Amino acid sequence: MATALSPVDVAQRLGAGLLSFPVTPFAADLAFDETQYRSNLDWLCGYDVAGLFAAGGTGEFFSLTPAEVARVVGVAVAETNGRVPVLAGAGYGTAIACEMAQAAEKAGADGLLLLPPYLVGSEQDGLSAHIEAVCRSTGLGVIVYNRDNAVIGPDALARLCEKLPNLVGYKDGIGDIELMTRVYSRLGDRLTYIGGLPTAETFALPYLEMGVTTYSSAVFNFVPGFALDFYAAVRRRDRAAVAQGLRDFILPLIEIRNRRKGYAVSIIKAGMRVVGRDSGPVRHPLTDLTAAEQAELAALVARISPAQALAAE
Ligand SMILES: O=C([O-])C(=O)C[C@H](O)[C@@H](O)C(=O)[O-]
Repeated sequence: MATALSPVDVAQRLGAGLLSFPVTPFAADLAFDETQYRSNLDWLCGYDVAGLFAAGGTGEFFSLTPAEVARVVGVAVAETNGRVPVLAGAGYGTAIACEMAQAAEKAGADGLLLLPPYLVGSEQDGLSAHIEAVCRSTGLGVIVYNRDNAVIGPDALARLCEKLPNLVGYKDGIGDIELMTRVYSRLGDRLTYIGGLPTAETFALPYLEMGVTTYSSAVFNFVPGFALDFYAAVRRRDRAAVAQGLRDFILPLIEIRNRRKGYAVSIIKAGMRVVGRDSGPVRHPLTDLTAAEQAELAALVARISPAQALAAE
């Protein structure tokens, strides 16, 4: 977007709307398909979202090289052209994450999503030092993604927030209600909170009650109208509409997603094929849905009707 928005402005803006996590399209030979990516982003920019996270988890960050991440982010900045703030994935070890942060800043991103360090578990002081180094390497706002091997607790997070003004967000992919409650009680409005469990719609309404005002919607990739209607229902605390969206679409989708490891991402790429936006296969070690599973997904999408799936433009 390359605006003069401060890290805090970006974070506040993110907290006030739904967040898009676009898939990264690949050609049959698994090379990045820039043309399809641009087309997808241009289409999604017609919908009202608060931020677009290029090369996030759904964007197969883990299978991209650092050079590819920089390219994907640069393309996202160019294609969105100020229509929506662009946040970039960064991660792996501290040195690589700092390089990625700097590359994203150079590419014109508006902020960063710091994914967990590669593979190792860590104690709070080590994880804090990692987060601090990344924050200090960039002027961009940083959202820390708590997930798997990287869980920063309220005490360490509070210490980091005191010294790092550009630590602006906390994305939760853990689903520990006590932890989330402790973090929000401790830090309140100091941070923007993002729900980031797989298929985040599932948890959106209860999370709202814990101070988590937004979430990363992977299904927004292929049913953007449904995703925005669902988000609006969550924000107005319309329990009946949320329950219907869960019953009609999200919970049956999760049933397919749960069949094989890695399907949280694969099912989104299958969804792209269903709506005529084929964004290619997933990269290994992920595997694509079978033809039969994709047909099940297509039936689900048909059930919420094209109007409901794609409306709200
Ligand atoms: O980095 C990411 O792609 C995610 O945060 C994961 C998804 O967007 C997740 O929230 C989901 O599946 O809805």
